[in-house]
Amino acid sequence: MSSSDRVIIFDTTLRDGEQSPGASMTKEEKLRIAKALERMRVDVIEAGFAIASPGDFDAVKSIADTIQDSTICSLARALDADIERAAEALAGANSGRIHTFIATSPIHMQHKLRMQPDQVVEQAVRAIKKARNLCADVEFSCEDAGRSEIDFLCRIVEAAIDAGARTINIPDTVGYAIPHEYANLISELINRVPNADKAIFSVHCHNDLGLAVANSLAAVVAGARQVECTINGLGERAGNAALEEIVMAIKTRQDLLGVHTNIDTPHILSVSRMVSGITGFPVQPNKAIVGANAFAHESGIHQDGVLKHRETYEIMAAEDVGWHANKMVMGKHSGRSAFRSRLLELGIELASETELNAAFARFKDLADKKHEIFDEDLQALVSETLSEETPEMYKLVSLEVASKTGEVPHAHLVLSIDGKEVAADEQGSGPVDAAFKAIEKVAQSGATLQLYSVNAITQGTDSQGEVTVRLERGGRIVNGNGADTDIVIASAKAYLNALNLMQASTAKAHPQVDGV
Ligand SMILES: CC(=O)SCCNC(=O)CCNC(=O)[C@H](O)C(C)(C)COP(=O)(O)OP(=O)(O)OC[C@H]1O[C@@H](n2cnc3c(N)ncnc32)[C@H](O)[C@@H]1OP(=O)(O)O
Ligand SMILES: CC(C)C(=O)C(=O)O
Ligand SMILES: [Mg+2]
Repeated sequence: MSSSDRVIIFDTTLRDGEQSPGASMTKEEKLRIAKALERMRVDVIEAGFAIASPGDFDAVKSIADTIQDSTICSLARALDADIERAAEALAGANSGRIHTFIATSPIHMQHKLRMQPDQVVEQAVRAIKKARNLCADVEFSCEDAGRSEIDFLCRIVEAAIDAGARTINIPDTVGYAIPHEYANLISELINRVPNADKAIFSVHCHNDLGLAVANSLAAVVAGARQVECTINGLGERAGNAALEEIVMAIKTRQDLLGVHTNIDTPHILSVSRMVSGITGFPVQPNKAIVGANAFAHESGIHQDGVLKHRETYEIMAAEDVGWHANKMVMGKHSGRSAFRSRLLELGIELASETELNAAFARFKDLADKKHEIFDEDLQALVSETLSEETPEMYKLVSLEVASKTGEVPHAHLVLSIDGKEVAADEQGSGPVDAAFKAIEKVAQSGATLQLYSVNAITQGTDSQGEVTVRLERGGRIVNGNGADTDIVIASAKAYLNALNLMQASTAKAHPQVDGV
């Protein structure tokens, strides 16, 4: 591909991104992000607005002094003081750019700048010439271009190029444009401005209508060759076009768009996480490319399809943007294919289809109670299935516990012992103690409790509790396990599992430790 097919990626996370209320970053944090952007091969990093504050000046300066491979840019109003401050901050840059701007829409010129259009053109030209005297690389933006009149835009863009701007940015500052309208604006400018071939046309879209990425891509089709964007779509109000979405759309739909970028895409996820961590702006799970669910599949039909041929439900490879692999989320919509495949990955091979079906049925029961089933849940669940081979003399029919501040906990339990149902009530120092006493009241095993341990198998309050109960009788020790989202039930299951193991081993006159 020729260089005219390359789209320059201009990242403004550190300038427009930082304009998100609450996203201010320290100099050190900005420098960390700039280094990550450089590693990802971002072409231009807008490091800040040097005149905004001494801190912003220092940040732009330290990034300009450090980064070697990306062009470092500072924003400046069309004012001498802003341009001088930007040039000062960029003095140490290997490749620096001054980005100067002035608003061109009637509403901004009249109400904000309080200037006539002729004055705006004159001020823009003056600023660009001043910037060109201090820096070879000058970008000019027509702020609020999306709401500007086309004839006036053509006039100011031509004057800006004549004055020495080599990048002309046409921002949709307030996110008002619709893709085909914005594409027409870009192609009309490229066709009508006589010296358009001396500049690269750039776009900078805001997401007020959720169209920032769509508008940017439409502009690329119309001939724009620089896209201004931010990591995670951070930015003023609803944000800017998300870098990761622009880059991956260009890469994935190269067949249609016919352009490419220089971005080393496997860095995308780590940079996204870094920006989210530093700003404290979380990434929503369903966010394209970098959201936790972007490459996750929970539905059985999708999981089955992906396991057979990844492209059935994936248009990009997870690894291409930095994920280790796609993720099969085990949950209530999952099917046997994904269940079997995940067990095999965990090194668990069930002996028969019957065992698999039994484990799968338990899995579906658990999935109805719990949003996501983790690997540890599966391991516990399968070990329950396997230990089902132990003949079960004692079975839990029901358990009810009452626990209230200032009252003694109470358990009402119904057990099936060799098929016969027996009920018992007991009190205890806690609900688990009451449940164990109720079990012993009917089982009368004579065993003593040697160990009781509870583990939350996974994180979250909806996690399964896995309980181990160790019982000893006549020198024989058994470990019973039970898992449930209710830890009192898990405890009773573990106690009964231990009793059943004890019973089975007594029957075989087995002298050793049984159980897991
Ligand atoms: C679309 C964008 O994202 S533009 C960038 C927005 N980012 C920021 O504003 C963040 C950094 N800004 C700041 O720190 C401050 O606003 C500063 C330091 C730049 C200026 O602060 P102040 O001098 O106190 O001015 P204040 O912010 O109140 O008003 C802006 C002034 O700049 C003028 N102005 C706005 N844009 C431009 C421009 N491109 N060129 C020249 N003047 C401009 C306004 O008309 C206004 O002038 P006035 O005070 O004579 O009415
Ligand atoms: C300064 C310019 C490029 C801007 O951020 C905008 O118009 O949104
Ligand atoms: Mg902006």
